[in-house]
Amino acid sequence: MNRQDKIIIDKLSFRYRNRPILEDISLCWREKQIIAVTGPSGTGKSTFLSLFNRLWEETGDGRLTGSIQLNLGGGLVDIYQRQMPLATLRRSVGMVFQAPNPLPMSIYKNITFPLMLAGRKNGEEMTELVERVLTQVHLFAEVKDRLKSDARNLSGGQQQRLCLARALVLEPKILLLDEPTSSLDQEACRKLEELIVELKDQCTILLVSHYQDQVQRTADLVYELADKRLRRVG
Ligand SMILES: Nc1ncnc2c1ncn2[C@@H]1O[C@H](COP(=O)(O)OP(=O)(O)OP(=O)(O)O)[C@@H](O)[C@H]1O
Repeated sequence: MNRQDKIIIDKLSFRYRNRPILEDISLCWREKQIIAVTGPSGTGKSTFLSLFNRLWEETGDGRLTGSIQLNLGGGLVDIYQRQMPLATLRRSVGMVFQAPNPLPMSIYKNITFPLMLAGRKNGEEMTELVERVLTQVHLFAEVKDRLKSDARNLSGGQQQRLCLARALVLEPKILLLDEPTSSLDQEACRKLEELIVELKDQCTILLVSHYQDQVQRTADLVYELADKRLRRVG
């Protein structure tokens, strides 16, 4: 394995104020696999995910030591180095949350919005990309006649696939999935699981899930987060 094809976590510790959440975690993962994190509620699984796109910096009074190195296209970089632009990081590290969170705009614009933010404005290219990612998440056939309608009118499962498409349109290197199926019914849940497995050809997936059966069906590596440590359990 090439050193560039890895994710390297080195002596990572994290605390909110005086409360340690993660302690001295060192791991090295190959890219393009599904890595699941399970564990009891409140142990820090969502926090762990938020270290990869530095989302915790927006919300909490946290403190991190150690490093996370990712290959964002030009070789391994420490994402906490000072010169790392957050916008670059967040374009390469996509995220889908527990509850679907479509933007209050049309289905089409939900996909093009991140592209516009990234400075891509070519209309024809956009239309092709919209069709491509919606097809990839198996949603295009269901919505192709109403791309201009409000995304919030889609069903929960459709909204979650749309959110996944919105993350995928920027071709992320890493996808963070935080309990992505917990608000879905069984059928929508299985569809999304199949999709997650398909996506590992394209990017590395960090999946937080408390569904043991889901983790068994989808993940290549399984960790349990307990007592501030990640322990490999599968
Ligand atoms: N912004 C924050 N500021 C301070 N403490 C926080 C913040 N976010 C989370 N915490 C605390 O950190 C701990 C870990 O929370 P986190 O949400 O990461 O756990 P989790 O394992 O994902 O939980 P669950 O399975 O219930 O979603 C919790 O005790 C929580 O109260």
